[in-house]
Amino acid sequence: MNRDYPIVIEKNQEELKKDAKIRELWMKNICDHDKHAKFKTKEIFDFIIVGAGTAGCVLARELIHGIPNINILVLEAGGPDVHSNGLISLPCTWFKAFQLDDHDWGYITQEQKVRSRVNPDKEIARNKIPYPRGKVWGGCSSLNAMIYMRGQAKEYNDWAAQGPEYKIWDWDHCLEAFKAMENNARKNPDEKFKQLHGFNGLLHVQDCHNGIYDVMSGLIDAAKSLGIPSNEDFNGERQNGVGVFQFTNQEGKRCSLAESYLKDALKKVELHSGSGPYEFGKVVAVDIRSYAHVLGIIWDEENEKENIAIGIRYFCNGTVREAFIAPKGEVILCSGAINSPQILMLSGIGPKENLEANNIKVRKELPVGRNLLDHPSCYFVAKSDPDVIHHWSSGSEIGIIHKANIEGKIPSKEDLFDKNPDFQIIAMPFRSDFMKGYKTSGIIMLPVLNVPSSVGYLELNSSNPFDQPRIFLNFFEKSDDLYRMISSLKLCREILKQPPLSTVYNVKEIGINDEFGQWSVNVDDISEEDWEKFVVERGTTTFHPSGTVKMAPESKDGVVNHRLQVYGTKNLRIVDASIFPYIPSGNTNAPTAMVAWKASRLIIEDYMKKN
Ligand SMILES: Cc1cc2nc3c(=O)[nH]c(=O)nc-3n(C[C@H](O)[C@H](O)[C@H](O)COP(=O)(O)OP(=O)(O)OC[C@H]3O[C@@H](n4cnc5c(N)ncnc54)[C@H](O)[C@@H]3O)c2cc1C
Repeated sequence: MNRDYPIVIEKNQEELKKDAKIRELWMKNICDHDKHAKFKTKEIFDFIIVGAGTAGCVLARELIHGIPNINILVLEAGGPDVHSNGLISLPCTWFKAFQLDDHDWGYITQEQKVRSRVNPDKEIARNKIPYPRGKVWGGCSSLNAMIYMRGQAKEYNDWAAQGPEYKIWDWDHCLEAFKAMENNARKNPDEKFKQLHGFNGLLHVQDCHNGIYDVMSGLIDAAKSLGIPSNEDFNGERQNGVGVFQFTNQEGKRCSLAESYLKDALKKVELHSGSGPYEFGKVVAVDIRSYAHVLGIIWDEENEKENIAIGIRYFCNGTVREAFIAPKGEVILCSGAINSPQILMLSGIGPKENLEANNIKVRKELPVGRNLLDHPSCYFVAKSDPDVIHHWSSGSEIGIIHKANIEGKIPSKEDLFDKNPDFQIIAMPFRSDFMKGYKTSGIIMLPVLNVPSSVGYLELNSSNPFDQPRIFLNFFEKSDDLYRMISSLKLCREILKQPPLSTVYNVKEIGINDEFGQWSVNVDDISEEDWEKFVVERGTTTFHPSGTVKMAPESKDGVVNHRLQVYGTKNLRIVDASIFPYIPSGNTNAPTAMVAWKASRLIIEDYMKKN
């Protein structure tokens, strides 16, 4: 059956006018209501967490269970994760989940130009690309591809090498956190696996629930025939090799951080009665407010020079509201790598030039929004014939992790055995009718540059908190990134030509569909110049933005210190993927959750000291 129905239906002028009229009536009602409301309650919480994404969910749960008698306000711009027709909870529909308009911030990156190495006089243009970010309970963990990966020990040791006080971020400390959070369902794990994994945490991790497709087993055999070693655990002692991913799934369903940590946090509710006859009691609980868009930080204006955060201003149900922190409390931004820097800049913390250009008073000049790190990727499809893909499994099934060649050649045997790989190839079966515009079934090969050297940035476009910041990814700006990507794509092409893919599954044409669904580029025999064009034009994101509020000494372009406190401010921390000083060489959900788990210990320690 041909299910070629339109995904987007354009509203006509008449409908838009009707919408505007209804909005007007709603606004009028709210304004009238506000005019008559003489009183407002001053809401006070011990902690205010901005964002119920990966980090916010973990932090809320760990704090409410870690400190007695506190209350926490979580402000989330999106809604609960249940209004998605099952698309969030089913792993096989993740490709649809991140295209749910209601649950996505809808960011678009800026255009860019990359200089050719073959022809240095020439620049290749990169178009704007969509940059999805979760706007829902669980944040991106509710929309992601669920691959469970932590990166390599070396990267965390680099975080720790920034100074003696950064030791708390070395691999041994981070591993302790990863294990504490993890509940791994691997059947019959060996001793090594047991040493490196956790089995009692809240974050469920499992092997592919329904096994993998035969054609994907064929892919593993083809990779091995080229000398790529096998790997049973990408979070084991070595990361390189070919194998099947583990996923943040519980019995075949998505295990987001909302599902695991936030929902556990919401279970804790205690009522402490007040001491005086007319005093209210204190509710000890996590109060999560959905559709609450944070506008900025409220500062203590009486001590202007000290930059003391005392609360948050947010927009909810048509009105601007305020919430404040108790004397020992803190404001914690967990709004992700795009929005945490945006909120900081809107509140006067950021690069002077960009803030002044947008008429924002500079409270503290810091390189907020710089150091935008991500894992660039690029993909092609191998047509398989006969059609061996009948339904969808978990999506991204197979990983091939290797070191790429800096000159763009197919990696050598030594590269494939190198213990410091820099590429992750994600391979998945693909069925034509799953995505609009695709008319090919087969295998998608998506090489991901795990250790990029190009760095991007973001800046405010205006002082309007509902406006998108301008995002410059700078992918492939450094030519070694471009050529390592070409090297990995060539390796993919080589693997696809091996038996049993070439024989049993008849994999032949390798290329891509154009925007109209027609088979366009065939990458079988293309020049270096065409490879450059292919990668720059088709290159995309793996959805791992991070680093924009860098944890580093202030003299080394840091925005937060080793305890994640913003330099030159009080009562303010950032806890999410934006604090990564260097991006881990793997998917970023587990590392972000780990950062939040460790941050909770630091916050608890500081809170107790204030006694
Ligand atoms: C499509 C996709 C696929 C991915 N695949 C994988 C994968 O397979 N494996 C993996 O490990 N990682 C994957 N990732 C990346 C991973 O999920 C993220 O790195 C991680 O979830 C980031 O967590 P965070 O807490 O930093 O931010 P987020 O999870 O984005 O949380 C930020 C939260 O803050 C809220 N917020 C932001 N601004 C405001 C505001 N002004 N007011 C109120 N609330 C606000 C947001 O709505 C959001 O809920 C993927 C991501 C995407 C988008």
